[in-house]
Amino acid sequence: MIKNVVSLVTGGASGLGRATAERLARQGASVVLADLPSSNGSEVAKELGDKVVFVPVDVSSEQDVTAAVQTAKDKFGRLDLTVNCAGTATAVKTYNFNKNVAHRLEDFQRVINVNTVGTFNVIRLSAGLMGANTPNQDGQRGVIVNTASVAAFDGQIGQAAYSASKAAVVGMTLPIARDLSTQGIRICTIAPGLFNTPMLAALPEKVRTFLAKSIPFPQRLGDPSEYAQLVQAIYENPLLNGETIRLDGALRMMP
Ligand SMILES: NC(=O)C1=CN([C@@H]2O[C@H](COP(=O)(O)OP(=O)(O)OC[C@H]3O[C@@H](n4cnc5c(N)ncnc54)[C@H](O)[C@@H]3O)[C@@H](O)[C@H]2O)C=CC1
Ligand SMILES: C[C@H](CCC(=O)O)[C@H]1CC[C@H]2[C@@H]3C(=O)C[C@@H]4C[C@H](O)CC[C@]4(C)[C@H]3CC[C@]12C
Repeated sequence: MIKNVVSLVTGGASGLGRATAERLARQGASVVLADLPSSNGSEVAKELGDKVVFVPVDVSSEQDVTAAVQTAKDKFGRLDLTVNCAGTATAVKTYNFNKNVAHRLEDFQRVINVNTVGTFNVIRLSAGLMGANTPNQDGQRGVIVNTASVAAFDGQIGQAAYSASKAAVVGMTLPIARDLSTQGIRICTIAPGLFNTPMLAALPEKVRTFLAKSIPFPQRLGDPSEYAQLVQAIYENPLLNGETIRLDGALRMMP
């Protein structure tokens, strides 16, 4: 069912987005791979074949995302699937009482701007092009998959900005499913636990091993291909809509 699908994957140059672009391309889908101009998206797109095209995009920019959606239309004629993986994180306490400094407002705003505003920006502009599709026999015109985090539910110390940004993605999922239902566009959110990606590689090996051991089963970091597998399952199951799915091996993060 993925063959011939036209997709847009944000954050496609790395980690979960890259694994998704890889899986889609391997099965014959066309992919607009959107990532920051500073990313290695261009090299990744070349590696994945001639049905993958890189567009330099900051997801929080209306102009950039409009260009990415337009590329899907110009190069591939339509848009069937959008996967929002672009994201950023910060680890800062609300107030550092040792140094007497408050969390910088700019840091909080930056994380919200990329993770929440950026995700919504991509959804709203993708929906416009998907709405022009000819519906399938079920009336479906397109599917959108977002990426939240288990931090939306079990945010840890230092994650006020990140958790708030991801909880907002969870919160927008149902109302958007309702908004877009008239056009037959479905939307779901995946809330990943701990995945072995460059974002997590920033942590020392000892910490990653410790984190992996805190997962009930399986006691290991998720492989990005397992995230991509769920994206495909969401695309292929017409009844999945308006829902957030935890993909975390039953992990509940401690404070
Ligand atoms: N790795 C993990 O364990 C978890 C990851 N997540 C979420 O999954 C998503 C993907 O994360 P990873 O693949 O692990 O991270 P990653 O750091 O490997 O990839 C993120 C990609 O997003 C891109 N990006 C960042 N800001 C952007 C912007 N403004 N516009 C366009 N692209 C931008 C980066 O250039 C990068 O290629 C993120 O939203 C992250 O918050 C959630 C829970 C756990
Ligand atoms: C290693 C990063 C800190 C580098 C720095 O000092 O700036 C971490 C900053 C944010 C972390 C992520 C985060 O808070 C969101 C997820 C929360 C989950 O509970 C764990 C995985 C996270 C992706 C986590 C990974 C480490 C950081 C990127």
